Amino acid sequence: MEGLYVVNSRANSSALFSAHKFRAHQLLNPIPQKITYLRSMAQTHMLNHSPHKQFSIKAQMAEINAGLASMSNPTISNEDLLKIKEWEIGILQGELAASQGISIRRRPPSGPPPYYVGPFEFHLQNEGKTPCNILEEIIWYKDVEVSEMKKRKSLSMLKMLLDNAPPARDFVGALKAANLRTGVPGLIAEVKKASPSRGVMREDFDPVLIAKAYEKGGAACLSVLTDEKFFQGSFENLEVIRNSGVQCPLLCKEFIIDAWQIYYARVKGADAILLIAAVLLDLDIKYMVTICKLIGLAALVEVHNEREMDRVLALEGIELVGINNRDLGTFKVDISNTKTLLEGERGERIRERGIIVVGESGLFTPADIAYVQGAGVKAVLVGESIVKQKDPTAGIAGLFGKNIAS
Ligand SMILES: O=C(O)c1ccccc1NCC(=O)[C@H](O)[C@H](O)COP(=O)(O)O
Repeated sequence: MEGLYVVNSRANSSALFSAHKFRAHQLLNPIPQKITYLRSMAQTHMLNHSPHKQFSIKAQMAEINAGLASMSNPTISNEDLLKIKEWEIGILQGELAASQGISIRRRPPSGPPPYYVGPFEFHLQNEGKTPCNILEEIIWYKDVEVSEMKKRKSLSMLKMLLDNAPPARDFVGALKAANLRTGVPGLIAEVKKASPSRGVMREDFDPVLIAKAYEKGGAACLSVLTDEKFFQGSFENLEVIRNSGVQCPLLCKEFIIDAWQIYYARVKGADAILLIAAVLLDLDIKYMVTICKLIGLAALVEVHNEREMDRVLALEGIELVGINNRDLGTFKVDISNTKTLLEGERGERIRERGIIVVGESGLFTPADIAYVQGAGVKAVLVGESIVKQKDPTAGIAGLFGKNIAS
């Protein structure tokens, strides 16, 4: 990478600083195919852009072509060639993300972006290295964490381990059955020790005891936080709950940015995974949902606003959509978000397609549950209000205002 850096050459220096990796396709497709695919995506996108934006895309395509031409240069090492390709893909990924309203950026791999004044290039101290909010901080950290995990266990190793994983259970079916049985939304009860917004919620945290208490209280499914740094969760918690005899299907509550994590979750016993639309491109979601179907996982696709909901509804094969009432950037919780996103035509399309909607975050009382049920949810995802209770089983009855255990 360093060897490619040429001061004042716009193409090469932006190659150095814009090399966000395009992860969703890294695992399964050879790189040249990805470039071809993304080129065609960029060209399609141009049809929908303003003349100014089209000019910017054209300029970037020219940079890509220049980069490709330089690949025949025998003085460039294979490692550098790979980085050029990552840069090319990164440029297009950034364009696509912006065009889809995704504000969460992927971690800049080697420092802040350059600024240009005429032919001169400037670098601002720290600029571009500071995440803009907690979600971006989590994603940048996850990026490094997943790269390290992949070094220890390759995708092909994970694929071999799939055969020995405990069988996947029907997450969506369990939610539907609970909703029919109880007349209230099926409960996904969250095994959550801590969170960035609330700090530690339970000092005496025993994941298996909590999981069993939830199951006894009538939870249809469980959500297990696996992120260590920000939520004090772990994949060990997921595994130990799976092996404890708890029958509820398990959602691996992780920040997924790479298909590798989906295989890892399945190997550790997950029955469902979370895909966050604020982080993932449409293409990533589509691709990851396809992988989930291939290996028997349910995908809970999470949205927070109308734009994300519309993006997700434009995709085929979506069975489960979560509406998060918490803005993951600001932590602001507002349960009316669920109602807003289910109003009018969106609600109709969801009903027509038989999509199960999960109301997520900030649900504390029977009135809250009745409110989101009235808005159209068939399931709820609840953490804080039940995990904080001395007896989480009783906490569930308190949340619903009745006993929902069978
Ligand atoms: O909970 C947070 O502080 C948080 C911060 C950044 C990203 C995600 C975060 N939470 C994930 C969730 O949305 C909740 O764990 C889940 O919906 C349950 O919410 P609650 O019932 O309010 O604990």
